[in-house]
Formats: sequence, structure tokens, C-alpha cells
Amino acid sequence: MPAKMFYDRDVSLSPIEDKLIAIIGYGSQAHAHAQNLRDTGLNVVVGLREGSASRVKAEQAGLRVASIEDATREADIVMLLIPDENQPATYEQSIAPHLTEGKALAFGHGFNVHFGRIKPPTGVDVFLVAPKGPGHMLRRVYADGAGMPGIFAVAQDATGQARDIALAYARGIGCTRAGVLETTFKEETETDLFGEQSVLCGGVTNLIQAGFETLVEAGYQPEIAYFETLHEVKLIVDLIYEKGFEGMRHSISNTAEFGDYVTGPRIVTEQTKAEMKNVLTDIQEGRFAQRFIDDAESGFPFMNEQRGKMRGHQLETVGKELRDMMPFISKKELEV
Ligand SMILES: NC(=O)C1=CN([C@@H]2O[C@H](COP(=O)(O)OP(=O)(O)OC[C@H]3O[C@@H](n4cnc5c(N)ncnc54)[C@H](OP(=O)(O)O)[C@@H]3O)[C@@H](O)[C@H]2O)C=CC1
Ligand SMILES: CC(=O)[C@](C)(O)C(=O)O
Ligand SMILES: [Mg+2]
Ligand SMILES: [Mg+2]
Repeated sequence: MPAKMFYDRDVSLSPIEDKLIAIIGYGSQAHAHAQNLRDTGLNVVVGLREGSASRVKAEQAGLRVASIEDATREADIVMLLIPDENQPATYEQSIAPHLTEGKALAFGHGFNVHFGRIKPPTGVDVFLVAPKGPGHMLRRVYADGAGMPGIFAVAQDATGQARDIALAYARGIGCTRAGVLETTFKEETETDLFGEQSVLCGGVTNLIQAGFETLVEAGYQPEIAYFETLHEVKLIVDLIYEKGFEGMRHSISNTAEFGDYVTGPRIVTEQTKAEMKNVLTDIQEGRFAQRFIDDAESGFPFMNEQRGKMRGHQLETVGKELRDMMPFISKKELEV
């Protein structure tokens, strides 16, 4: 049975038109949610901690800013969009004491509810609306009149309105322009962690880096290696995004298409897929979550070491030089 997809025509904004939405945080997702909801005509307040570096950015965007406590007290819906590792402490200290009956507590990712790190009270609605893409792109596509697909889930429906509120919220940030479907906190959490690790972020970056290093170590010019293994990925993926594998393969040469079929399975092998299944099990059984939280609670030693390794990598240095020569690639700093 195909999933029921929800689009603008299927979803009313009325469940949230007279509600105040507190967006807690002002980072990648939060700035996009806040601005998109505001531009949809909904009532938004941004909740930030004392001395927040984000305050000036939110105010420059024309958004009202309050403390997390005041924003929670005032709002009907509280959308918690700060880093996953920091959510439990902020929730306990600044949100829970003011999360009164009838309000809604919302998330952009199910991590902390699914792994039992945040346990909301029974008298509130609990839902998630997870856009399927980076926050900066959620804002960009909305501003361009387009939308980013999203998924929503209800973990607790105290008011009997939670599902309609979640769907209206998804429309408010522009996701029903592209399509929204219902999920669960478990499915959203596990598929999102799997996808970002095995394909979108971990898989893709390691594939690109291995390809670049293979060419450079064989003596080819790093600029050609950059164009071939990184820059052109977007161009190929744009065709896949628009037309699927078939459309992309229509555009490339027969030579490339033949090589695609011959060599692809040598790179992404049966062992790769077997390891993907192991990755999924690690996620399902909480081992990844525990490793992430342990690193976070120790000040991210592993994460910072990895960040350091890439900082001087030729892929980054050559890439920046080449991108600087392409005026059509935005040089604008990311807003947050
Ligand atoms: N990044 C993405 O594209 C996606 C993220 N998500 C989910 O969205 C949620 C937010 O992630 P993301 O947007 O990446 O978060 P960010 O890392 O971009 O969040 C930064 C914001 O969080 C605030 N913040 C950080 N730590 C604290 C704290 N301890 N107390 C209060 N405020 C704090 C910062 O404020 P200050 O200026 O005060 O430091 C800043 O405004 C997560 O659940 C994530 O899984 C879901 C889909 C995609
Ligand atoms: C951008 C997105 O969808 C991710 C990869 O899940 C995330 O940033 O957590
Ligand atoms: Mg994701
Ligand atoms: Mg994610």
C-alpha cells in the first residue's frame, strides 16, 4: 500500500493560525523554520539562552526573541531545534517547568524521545516534523517558492489535535509543497541516522575523498581530480534529482554508462551493503547513539580530531581556490 502523501491542497493552516510557535534555537534548522513560518503568516517567537550569539541574527531577520523560559511560557507550540546532544539539559532546565497542559512539544528529529533522553509530561502533544534536508536548503528552497519533502510523527496526542497541528506546521515551513508523509519517532530516527551516515554525509564524503586521493596519488593534477570527483558530483546528482537514474544515464555518454554498470558494483560491493546492515543494527540497538553522546559529554574529542584532519586536506584547499574562481558559486556567508 503506497504511503499517503500530503500536499498543500490536503492540509489546512487553521489548527495553528491563532497559535504562538516558539522556535528554540536559531541554527541550521531553527532559522529556516522561524523564517518560513513567519513568511507563511504564522506567529513566531525565537527562544534563546542568556548571552546567545544567535540573538543578533534572529533580530536582524526581524524575528522577536525571548528567553527559552519566556518563549515556552508564552507559546502554544514549542519546537526544540538545538543540537541533539544539548536538548535534554535545556529541556529539563528551561522548558519542562513551563510546559503546561495543552501545549505541544515538537522536534525536528526524534533522537532524544526515541532513545528515552527526553520524557515529556502526559498532558502535552508531542510530535516531530523532520524536513529531509539541511536547514540552509530548507530556507533557500522555501524562499525560491519551492519546498523540501518532510515527514511527521505524533508520539503523544493529549489534545486530540496533535496530528492536524503537525501537518499544519509542516505546511508552515513549506514541506507540503514537496510532499509530507506520516512516520513514527522510531522510523524517523533510525532512517535519518542511517541515511546521513551511510549515504548522504558519511558515504558520499568518503567516496569523494577516496576518489580524489586515488587520482592525486597516481600523479594526476589535483585540480582535475577535484573537478572529476567532487565538483561534477552535484551536476550528476542534479540530473538524478530531476530525472532519476534513467534521466541521468540518458544525459551521460554510453562510455560512462557502460562504466557505471561495470565498475559501480566493484566500488559499492555486496560487502558494502552487508556493512550497511551492520550500521543499521548499531543504530537500532542504540550503540551509535551512545557513542555520539559519550563523545559529546567528553567535549567531542573524536569529532574535533576528525574535523582537524580535513581542515588542511588538499581536497578543501584546492577546492576553495577553484570555487573562488567561479563567481556563480555563492560566496555569501551562511546566515547562521
Ligand atoms: N542541521 C540540519 O539540517 C538538520 C537538523 N535536524 C535536527 O534539528 C535539530 C537542530 O539541529 P541543528 O539545526 O543542526 O542545530 P544547530 O547546531 O544549528 O543549532 C545551533 C543553535 O542551537 C543553540 N544552542 C546550542 N547549544 C545550546 C544549548 N546548550 N542551549 C541552548 N541553545 C543552544 C545555538 O544558540 P547559541 O547561539 O546560543 O549557541 C544555536 O542557535 C536537531 O534535532 C537535529 O537533529 C533535522 C534535520 C536536518
Ligand atoms: C540534513 C539532514 O537531513 C541530516 C543529515 O539528517 C542532519 O543534518 O541531521
Ligand atoms: Mg536528515
Ligand atoms: Mg539528521
